Parts: sequence; structure tokens; C-alpha cells
Amino acid sequence: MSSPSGAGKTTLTRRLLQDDKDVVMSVSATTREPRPGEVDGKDYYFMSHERFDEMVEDDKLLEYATVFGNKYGTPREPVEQALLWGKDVIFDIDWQGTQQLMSSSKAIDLVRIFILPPSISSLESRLKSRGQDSAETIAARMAKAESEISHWAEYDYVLVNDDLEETYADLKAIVRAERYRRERRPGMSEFVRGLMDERANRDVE
Ligand SMILES: Nc1nc2c(ncn2[C@@H]2O[C@H](COP(=O)(O)OP(=O)(O)O)[C@@H](O)[C@H]2O)c(=O)[nH]1
Ligand SMILES: Nc1ncnc2c1ncn2[C@@H]1O[C@H](COP(=O)(O)OP(=O)(O)O)[C@@H](O)[C@H]1O
Repeated sequence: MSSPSGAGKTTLTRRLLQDDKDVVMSVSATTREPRPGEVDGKDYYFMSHERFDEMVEDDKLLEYATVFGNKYGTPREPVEQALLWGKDVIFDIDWQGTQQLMSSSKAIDLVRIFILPPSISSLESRLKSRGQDSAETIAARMAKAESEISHWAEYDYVLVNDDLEETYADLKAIVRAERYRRERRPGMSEFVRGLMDERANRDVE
């Protein structure tokens, strides 16, 4: 899931995590400072530039990018573990990370969702009302919004997060429908074979 900063990714993903036990969050590594209330290991793995570079060198990140002057990356191991357990993983990452996941890791079956704000002025007021960034940081995020938004057409789904309840219902519908895609139902061939066998047996009887 990607969006310009402040469009509502964190709010939406937190709700989905609470509601859906088959979904886990990919907790990113970052060199940015924690915001008030953010918890290390839950919101992000906060770390120095040196530690981050070590993770890159050791190939411990599935993707990484520089956003607003800080580095952000997706730790590989927890994602691979969660997928092995049959979980769905949400990535709250920018367009650069999404492109890298698409091109590099064939093991990850990706659904890309882009969240747009209803207007630029509401984006700004949401960043201000979040009350966690300085005026300078908010200005930098607003300046970056246009370039993030320009990547919207690279995504499978695009949601305009005007009414939160409606957007959340749409997000849940997407997740639900995607789970029924034929290619994600490996047990289905066997099930259908069973149906055919049952039918053939009835012919014999
Ligand atoms: N490529 C990449 N981008 C990330 C990762 N984690 C966070 N981001 C992006 O970095 C940007 C800034 O995130 P953050 O500082 O938490 O501010 P936010 O935009 O208010 O959520 C957002 O666009 C995130 O989607 C990551 O692991 N990889
Ligand atoms: N549909 C919405 N209507 C009004 N405010 C919203 C909506 N969605 C999110 N917000 C608020 O906007 C602010 C930014 O949302 P957040 O989820 O932190 O965005 P992001 O993770 O994309 O930066 C938060 O204060 C959040 O409560």
C-alpha cells in the first residue's frame, strides 16, 4: 500500500490488522527518528545509518529506498516466515519499494493499492491534525506529495480516502476478493477432482 504521506495508510492498515487475523504487518527498518508514541519493533525498527547499511550489505532487506532524507527498508526474514505460515503481509512502503518488490522478488505475489486524499488541502490538514511533525517536516511532505501521487497508475487498485468508513470497507472488499483469485487457490484442483470422482461414481451406481 502506498500513498502520499498523510492520506491515511497507517490508519487503514492498523484497522485491517485488528480485524483480520490472517494479515500481518511488515515492520520496516528506518533511520528516521521515532515520533512521539511510536514503539521500536512495532511501528518501525529504528536504527542508525550504519546499522541500516549493514542490513543492506548482508542482504537482509527485500527492498529499500530513501524517502524524505531517511532510509526505509523491508526486513526479508519476517516476510518470508509469515508467507510460509500462510499469512498475508501488508507493506506500507513508497512507490520505489513497490517497484523493487514487483521486479525483484518473484516469490511475493503482490497486490498493489494506492490511497489518494480527497484534496490537497485535506492532505495538509490531516498532516497538521496528526500533530506529530514540525511545520518544516509537513512542508517537506507536502512538497513530495505530487511526485508520490504521480505513480498512482502503477497500482492495481486506487482508493480515494474521503470517508474513512467507506474506504476501509472498500479495502476489506479488495483483500477478500483477492483471496478468491483462482491462482491463489492451490487446493481447488484437488477439490474439483473430488467432485468429478463423486459424479463418476454416481454414474457407475
Ligand atoms: N520503500 C520503502 N518505503 C517505506 C518503508 N517504510 C515506510 N516507507 C515509506 O516512507 C514514507 C515515510 O514514512 P513515515 O516517515 O512513516 O511517514 P508517513 O508517510 O506519515 O507514514 C512513506 O511513504 C512510507 O510508505 C519501507 O520499508 N520501504
Ligand atoms: N478518511 C479520513 N478522514 C479524516 N481524517 C483521516 C482519514 N484517514 C486518516 N485520517 C487522519 O489523517 C492523519 C494522517 O493519517 P495516517 O494514517 O497517519 O496517514 P499516512 O500513514 O498515509 O501518512 C491521521 O491523523 C488520521 O487520523
